[in-house]
Amino acid sequence: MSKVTVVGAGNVGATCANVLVTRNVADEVVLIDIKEGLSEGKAMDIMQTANLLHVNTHMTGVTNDYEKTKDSDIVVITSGIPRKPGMTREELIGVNAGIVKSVMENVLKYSKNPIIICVANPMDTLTYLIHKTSGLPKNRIIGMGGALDSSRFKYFLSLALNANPNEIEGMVIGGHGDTTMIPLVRYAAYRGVPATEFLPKEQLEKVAADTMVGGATLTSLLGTSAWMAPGAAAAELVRAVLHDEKRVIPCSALVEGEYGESDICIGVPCLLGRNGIEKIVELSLNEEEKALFKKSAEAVRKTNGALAAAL
Ligand SMILES: NC(=O)C1=CN([C@@H]2O[C@H](COP(=O)(O)OP(=O)(O)OC[C@H]3O[C@@H](n4cnc5c(N)ncnc54)[C@H](O)[C@@H]3O)[C@@H](O)[C@H]2O)C=CC1
Ligand SMILES: O=C([O-])CC(=O)C(=O)O
Repeated sequence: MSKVTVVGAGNVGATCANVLVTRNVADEVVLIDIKEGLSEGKAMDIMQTANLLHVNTHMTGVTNDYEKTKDSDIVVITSGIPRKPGMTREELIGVNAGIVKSVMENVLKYSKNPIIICVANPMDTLTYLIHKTSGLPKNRIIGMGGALDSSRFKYFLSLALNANPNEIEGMVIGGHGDTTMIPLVRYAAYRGVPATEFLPKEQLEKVAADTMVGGATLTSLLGTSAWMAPGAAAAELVRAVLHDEKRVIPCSALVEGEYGESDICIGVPCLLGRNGIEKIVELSLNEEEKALFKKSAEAVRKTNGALAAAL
């Protein structure tokens, strides 16, 4: 029996839970929030799709009762405020660091060795906070950013190529920030053929730029940050781990020398399986990509430096 807890029943948490349930990813899903009745309502609404969508997963919603999350295999942390138009993700640290820290304390009272997937922003820094405070081994702490950013990259590439996003390969590494993420244009491909064969440099640069501000663009359109693709991306990580898929997906991971960095969590390609991050895959980067990665790491490190004041 597999059990997944999703903390935060807002836009991203409820969407993630909905994908987990309606795609039968786990046997049991628990949705938990501090807002009285919210998780119960969302769980009831989702479970009322069960016979329409042929669902086998069982889902419950609870208000702040962590005992119900007991023995979770995976805990997805979406509790935290989202940004509003004009804000950066980094500005959320003051509120969200405290939320994530207290949520983790509650989670660990009832689940001894869960795999954590951190979604709340600023995600790389909050993933690092979990490393610093939880005592969990590094392979069990995963930050969700690159899965989403890569999906957006493939979407923008599909528009430029007038192609199906499912036939496109593409990966975004680095920090999950408007200026820190690194769409790896050189590695992008359509049906195995490098995208550079199909699109001129300027168009590829625009695809990369649109990807980087993908979250900000949606925030200004929606008035709050996105949730459909973020919820699906978090569920995708759950599936890769729970089903031991051994897929390489970029995630925020604690680096210890990989890509020339240490003591930060940052987006790198990760082999995901039942033990969480089973390996960090080191791609060979050219000088320009290495410089971008270094700059990205410096920015993430700077946000990490604001953690102490935020707690
Ligand atoms: N890493 C990524 O790629 C993405 C990250 N995000 C981040 O995810 C977070 C959630 O975004 P949304 O769902 O849109 O926000 P939301 O406001 O719709 O939902 C957040 C939920 O967290 C709950 N919450 C707050 N404190 C809590 C606590 N101590 N315990 C349990 N629940 C608590 C709130 O009651 C609310 O229901 C934000 O920080 C956002 O920036 C959003 C999209 C993508
Ligand atoms: O843009 C935001 O603040 C939420 C997020 O991380 C994303 O959608 O990429």
